[in-house]
Amino acid sequence: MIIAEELRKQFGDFHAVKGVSLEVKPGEVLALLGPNGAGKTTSIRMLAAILKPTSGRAIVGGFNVETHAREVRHAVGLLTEFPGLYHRMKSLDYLLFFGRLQGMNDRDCGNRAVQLLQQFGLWEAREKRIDGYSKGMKQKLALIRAMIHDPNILYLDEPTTAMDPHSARTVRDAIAGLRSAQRSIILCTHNLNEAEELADRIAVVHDGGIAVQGTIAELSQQLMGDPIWELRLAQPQPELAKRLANLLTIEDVGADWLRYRTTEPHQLNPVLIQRISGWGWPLVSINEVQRSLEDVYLTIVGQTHRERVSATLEQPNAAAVAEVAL
Ligand SMILES: Nc1ncnc2c1ncn2[C@@H]1O[C@H](COP(=O)(O)OP(=O)(O)OP(=O)(O)O)[C@@H](O)[C@H]1O
Repeated sequence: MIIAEELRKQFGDFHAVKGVSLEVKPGEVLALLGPNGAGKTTSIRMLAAILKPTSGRAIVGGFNVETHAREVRHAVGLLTEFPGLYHRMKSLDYLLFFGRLQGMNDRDCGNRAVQLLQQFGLWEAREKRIDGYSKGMKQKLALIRAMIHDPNILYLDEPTTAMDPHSARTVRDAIAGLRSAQRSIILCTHNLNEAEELADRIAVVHDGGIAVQGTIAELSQQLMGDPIWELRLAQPQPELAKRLANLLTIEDVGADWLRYRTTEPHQLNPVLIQRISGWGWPLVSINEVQRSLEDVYLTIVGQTHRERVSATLEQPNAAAVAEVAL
């Protein structure tokens, strides 16, 4: 379990993280999304007890990140964007080294290393030195390192960026498996399809804070209004909108289609179908218009960007005022 309350981090005068609060339960994947420099990695580093928060509190695996940093580091598996790999080593020696640091005995660690190297397709490369690995192979080895001690909590920063589609699938399946095994997982990614596939909840980090947090359905409803449905007829019907105006909140209409909003499709759609059939209009389909995580994300980031721009315009700085005065 991961709990963060109002975590903040300042580097000198710069506020990198400005009050992050979140909770991730066992068996849950939280995806942290957000533009470059938003504060995702800094938040993760505080939650992994490798960076001290300036203020706020975090409890990870039952331990406070400030007072029990060692226990937190043991409870956590961390995959960072730039993992420190010991390039002269071979993978098994490397994993044994990290297993020992986590207090594992060599036999258990060796067995687990073999199993993970096989699972991620690195077994054949076990005799190669790490500096002979490709980027994707190095990323897989770094992920295995994060998983070697079978931690209850995993922080995965961009876990599939360098990977070919087959390897990325193996990693996503592994993350889904960890979720089923009741691990708590924070996934930082710019790959929205990946977040959509794996995450139970999404938190969008923007300008050091969490702009919004929730399931994709909740965020979609909150930011983009009630779900939109679309009906399609077999032929154009000029009276389509007029005849249905008293039944539906119409969003948009064409010659043979119409879009409307409803939160109660179970009640509304049967009535709609009955009416249309009663008029003898052949109906092709009624479907909910799918809103992707990309739509939701761009709405959030676009909104916060517009808010920042308008705040700047409302409070022009001295130089801008001087320029206008000239
Ligand atoms: N050690 C540091 N000293 C000073 N500034 C830092 C330090 N670490 C991070 N920052 C700054 O904090 C901000 C947040 O960085 P962070 O790495 O958390 O962003 P991010 O959301 O993970 O970005 P990305 O998506 O590019 O990985 C950035 O402006 C970065 O330059």
